[in-house]
Amino acid sequence: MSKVIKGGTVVTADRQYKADVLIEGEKILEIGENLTGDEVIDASEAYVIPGGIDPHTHLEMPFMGTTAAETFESGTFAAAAGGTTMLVDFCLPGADGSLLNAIDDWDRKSKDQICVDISYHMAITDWNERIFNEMETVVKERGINTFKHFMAYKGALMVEDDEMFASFKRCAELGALPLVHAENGDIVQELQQKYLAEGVTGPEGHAYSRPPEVEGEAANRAIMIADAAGTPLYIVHVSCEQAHEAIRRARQKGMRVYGEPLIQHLTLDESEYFNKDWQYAARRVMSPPFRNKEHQASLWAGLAAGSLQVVATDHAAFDDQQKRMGVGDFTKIPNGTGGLEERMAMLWTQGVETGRLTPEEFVAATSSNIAKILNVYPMKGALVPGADADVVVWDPTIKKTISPATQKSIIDYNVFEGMEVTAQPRYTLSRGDVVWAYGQNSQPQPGRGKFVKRAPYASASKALSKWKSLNTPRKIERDPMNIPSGV
Ligand SMILES: NC(=O)NCCC(=O)O
Ligand SMILES: [Zn+2]
Ligand SMILES: [Zn+2]
Repeated sequence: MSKVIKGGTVVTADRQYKADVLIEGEKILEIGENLTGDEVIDASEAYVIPGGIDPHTHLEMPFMGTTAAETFESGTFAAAAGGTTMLVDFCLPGADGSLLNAIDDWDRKSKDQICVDISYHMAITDWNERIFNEMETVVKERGINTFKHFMAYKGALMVEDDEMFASFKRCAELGALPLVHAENGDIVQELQQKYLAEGVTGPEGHAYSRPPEVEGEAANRAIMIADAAGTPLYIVHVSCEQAHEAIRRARQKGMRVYGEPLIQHLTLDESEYFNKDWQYAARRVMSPPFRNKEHQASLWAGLAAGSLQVVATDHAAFDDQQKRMGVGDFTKIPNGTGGLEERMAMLWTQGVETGRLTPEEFVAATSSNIAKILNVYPMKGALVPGADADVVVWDPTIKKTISPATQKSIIDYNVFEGMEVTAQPRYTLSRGDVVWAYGQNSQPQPGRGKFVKRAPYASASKALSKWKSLNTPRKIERDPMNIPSGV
């Protein structure tokens, strides 16, 4: 049974052109003019783009004394409703510290629930021989080629510089890519105590205690450690000019450093934390916090210039009740906001509709670039024969006001509530199945999503280690006759 997406304009990261897309089973069979198939999907007046990939989610994550309320089912259905067909969730080791047990745990939670495809990043939250050994199995057998390091959340997830250096070196050996949450956790903790002592207990204290300098310092430090360890680096949720500047500088020096701004940081600013309504402000507490307009301008410029590559969400959705754990002490408000369902529409509306991004740059930032970084391109993130038929018919004529009443996320609010978006997925296809049709009462299809294994990186790691070994500092051989005798 074939499907043909007819009459649309295909947009890839490189170009746009009029063509039909023929799908056979789970794969794209052909792209061209006047194609026919058993079933026709109408794409007239619309764009046809690769399904979005959100590389940063925390579904059902145990964190800060609670568990993120968004489930694998509701989260992956919300993703499909927003045009995202693959997400990458962060797998956190539990009390026993085992990476392999953590993967089993995440599989148990996700397997029968997911409506679209997923993959995992593995978090390194400690350092010991067992972790060193398990990392090899994680990469070679479990198909996870990315390891996340938190430089913040002291006393919980944070790792020290020497642990990060050891883990980065291990990543280099295994052909894996290290990721960092870049914030100086020691200074954050000091600043949190300072503001609490001064009586600043509300959500604004969260923003005051995590200034851009704290992020910029950590980004620079992580880049230095990655360089010393001989590995590329991916910095998650880049929120400010200081961190962006560190990435730009590193890339100018020839380093492979990637930066991921979030749709929240691009479109919401720090004034949200000054709202008189505690609950309103607490809903927006996430790390790093939202910044001012100058930082937002820097992030938008980075996406256009190519110094930042990916737009994600860091979807970590806690409900109102959970946020109230921090009444009287902002350090206890569970950190995280949602955005899985809104990422593509918000980026289109505030990026493409304003001329800050081209449609091609939109595709690059929402799927193609991250597919390459994750080493799943062109199976994902591309519209070419042989690729997975993760395809979105993107309709730039559907206007919608974002509201919790109509969202698929199970959270009781939405940080983008009241904002208008000017495009929506008319259809979302995941490996050839229609998983979302706008206005047609689509229902979640839990269990149809698959786990996507990702092979270790061959070329970037090989090129970097070759370059490093050619340029490594070496002992200078000297004629013993030219060495004076010691005293
Ligand atoms: N970002 C955030 O506030 N919560 C999720 C955990 C993380 O990514 O730091
Ligand atoms: Zn983080
Ligand atoms: Zn995160």
